[in-house]
Amino acid sequence: MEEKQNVSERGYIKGELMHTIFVNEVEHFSIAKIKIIETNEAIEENEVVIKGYISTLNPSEMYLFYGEFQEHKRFGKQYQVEQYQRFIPSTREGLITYLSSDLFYGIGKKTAEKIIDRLGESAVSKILEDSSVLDHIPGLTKDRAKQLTETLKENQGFEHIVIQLSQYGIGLKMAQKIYEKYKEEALELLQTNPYQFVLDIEGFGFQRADEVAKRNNLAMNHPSRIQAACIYTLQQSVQEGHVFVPVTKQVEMVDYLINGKAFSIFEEDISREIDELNKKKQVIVVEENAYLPSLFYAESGFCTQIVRIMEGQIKHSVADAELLRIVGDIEEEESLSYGREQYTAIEQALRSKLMILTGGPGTGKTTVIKGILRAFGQIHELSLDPDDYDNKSDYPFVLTAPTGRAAKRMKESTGLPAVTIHRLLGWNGQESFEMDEDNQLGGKFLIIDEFSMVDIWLANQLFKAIPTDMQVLIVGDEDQLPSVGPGQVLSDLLESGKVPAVKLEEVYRQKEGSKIIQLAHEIKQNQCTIDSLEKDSDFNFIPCGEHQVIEVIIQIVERAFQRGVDIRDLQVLAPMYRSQAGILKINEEIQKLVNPKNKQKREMRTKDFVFRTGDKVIQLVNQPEDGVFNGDIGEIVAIYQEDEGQNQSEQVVVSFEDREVAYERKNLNNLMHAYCTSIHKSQGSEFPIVILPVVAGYRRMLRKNLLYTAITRSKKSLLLCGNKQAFLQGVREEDTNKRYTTLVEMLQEIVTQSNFIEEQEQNEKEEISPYDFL
Ligand SMILES: Nc1ncnc2c1ncn2[C@@H]1O[C@H](COP(=O)(O)OP(=O)(O)OP(=O)(O)O)[C@@H](O)[C@H]1O
Repeated sequence: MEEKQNVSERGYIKGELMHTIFVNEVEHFSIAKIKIIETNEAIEENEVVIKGYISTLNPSEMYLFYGEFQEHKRFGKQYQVEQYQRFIPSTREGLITYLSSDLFYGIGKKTAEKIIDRLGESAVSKILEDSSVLDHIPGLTKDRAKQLTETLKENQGFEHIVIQLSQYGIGLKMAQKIYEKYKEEALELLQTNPYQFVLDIEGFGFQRADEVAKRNNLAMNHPSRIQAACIYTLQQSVQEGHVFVPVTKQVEMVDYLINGKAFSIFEEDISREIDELNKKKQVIVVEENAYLPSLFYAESGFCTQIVRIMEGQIKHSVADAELLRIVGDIEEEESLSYGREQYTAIEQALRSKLMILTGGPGTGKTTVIKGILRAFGQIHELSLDPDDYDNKSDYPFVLTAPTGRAAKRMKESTGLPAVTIHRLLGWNGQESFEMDEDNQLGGKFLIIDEFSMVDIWLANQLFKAIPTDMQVLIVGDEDQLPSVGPGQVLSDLLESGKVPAVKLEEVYRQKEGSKIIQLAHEIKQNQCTIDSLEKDSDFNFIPCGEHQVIEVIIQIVERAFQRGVDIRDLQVLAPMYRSQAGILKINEEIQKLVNPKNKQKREMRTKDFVFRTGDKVIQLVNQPEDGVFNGDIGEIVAIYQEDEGQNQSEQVVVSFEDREVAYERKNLNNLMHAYCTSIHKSQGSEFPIVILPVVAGYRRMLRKNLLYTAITRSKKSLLLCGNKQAFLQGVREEDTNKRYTTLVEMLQEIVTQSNFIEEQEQNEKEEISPYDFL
């Protein structure tokens, strides 16, 4: 270990991170400013800008960078890093940092100091030789000592691999992932086929594999390289939301990715490798479209499930007159009169095995859902009250939504139980679900809200688990952003025209004087003008320059705060994380205002954030074992610092809607501050007050569906700030990046129109409906 750390004759800079200037996390490319501690390069300054394929650098650690200076036309002198590694210490200080790092659970700085005081600088080898040397170290319990020894032993193999991988510029985090997957075989694979990492290890980019392959003199036209490029380009397309890629386009993408000056790989070579992958079923090619297998099976499977459910019979169909009476009674009890399209929605939902209800905000989707539930209950003589059922599993109404907050809203608006789709399906946190075709859901009527957020994988999983005799209502707003995952299931179902659908267009809430809703509908109908941005009781657009926008946000938050607004009711939304007015910067500033540093408050620092008790935070990934999901917002209610001697590890405790979750330090990257969140993460949630900065710097993100989603998150008050022209330009910008999916064609090929749709079309032609008799 020591040898490898010695600084050789090669040009090097030993230094610490001052700040990161740019980072591409996928490709591990970074530009950063470094404080120089030691160097043999000709440089007089104490700091330098470095760039290269570098993983995230940790500010508390020292690194050795090998490379050479380059003169950049605009940015001047920069150090192009060819290779780098963490400087694993042999000094007392360095060893203390190492032993108290995240690698060793529960060892804090004080304990590490005591260990080194007792055992000296060869502490590690002494412990490995005989762990009893740790006995009687003050503050180190037996359990901790045992854990430390075990981790050191485990890390023997790991450390060796980390050092080898660092020769290729592979950072600790990535090395950890690689080690977990391949253990001792990692190095051999690295030398013989680094492209396997591209396929197996999330975030290991193709260029990085190329760098490794070049250094090991591997052939650039090797089939495993071309095949990895084929799968890699498909994976990249999936991240952009595509379900497949046309083979011709895939060949182009692969060609672009793999061809260099010194060698040429022909299109025929790429096509041949796609065929090979197809034979091995690692890629599925159907009609010149290339799919990753899981997506091909999800899309075709979902289509089959739709047909199965639509072909099921409705047990108890209701006569027109009976329906009119039932709906009339509900109207009387609710003191409202359903609009024509609302009535059609209720009627069709009750008569269809599967129906889609779509419409913008305030068009009465919730009102209609409530009407459908009550009417269904009456027709089938089923109580809506869960307490009337001895067994929970006998309850016939199943309400679900893709996010926790959307499910909660559903529960509040209907007064009935509602759960997330993941919980409904009994997701175990890996890839498997308890409910599937062999173990289907119980219940008679299923309502799925916020369906625009459901990707093709989840749609397939959910529909597999729906019994054929269950009636299903899909609810969603097609103008919102599509799902984060692949597919555009809601808009494809609508476009296919094969599933009965009712679109609500008349706005009811607007009648109560909501400018927010009016603006939403103007955006939807492409009628938004500068006049649409005039101030109103629930709306304002504060014009300001990009450099002032954070200041304006802070002023608004400060004023709201002074007026006693709860920070949980106020949400800043922005489209980008890293920019002058990006989410990270906004969060930092709001935290300073509403939850500043204070001796009374405990803190925990991570590489990116300072978490403090009282902070509003957002969960960034699904963590089903703890019942928290991507997008859930909570508050830090306690921070436990390491309390040596009492077996208390460092923990941050977050209180979410209905539970508290404790995060150990290693899981803290599942959280970030939530004073400002991304518009994408806000899907499915609503907030009383929304502040939305819109500046020219966000330009490449500003699209109609993004801005529409953002403004429809606000319920009572919407405050925009920034550049009105950038907003108007953005709402005119349709999202032209249409996703490649085959659902529409598949549905059109295999779904035969149900009698009901034909009947409905007939009715529409004659322009009569039962409602006309009311
Ligand atoms: N037919 C009606 N007559 C009178 N008021 C109605 C009618 N339909 C809906 N409303 C009222 O309009 C408002 C919006 O309705 P609702 O909440 O059902 O719409 P929504 O589409 O679910 O809206 P959002 O998506 O914004 O939650 C509510 O106050 C509701 O009571």
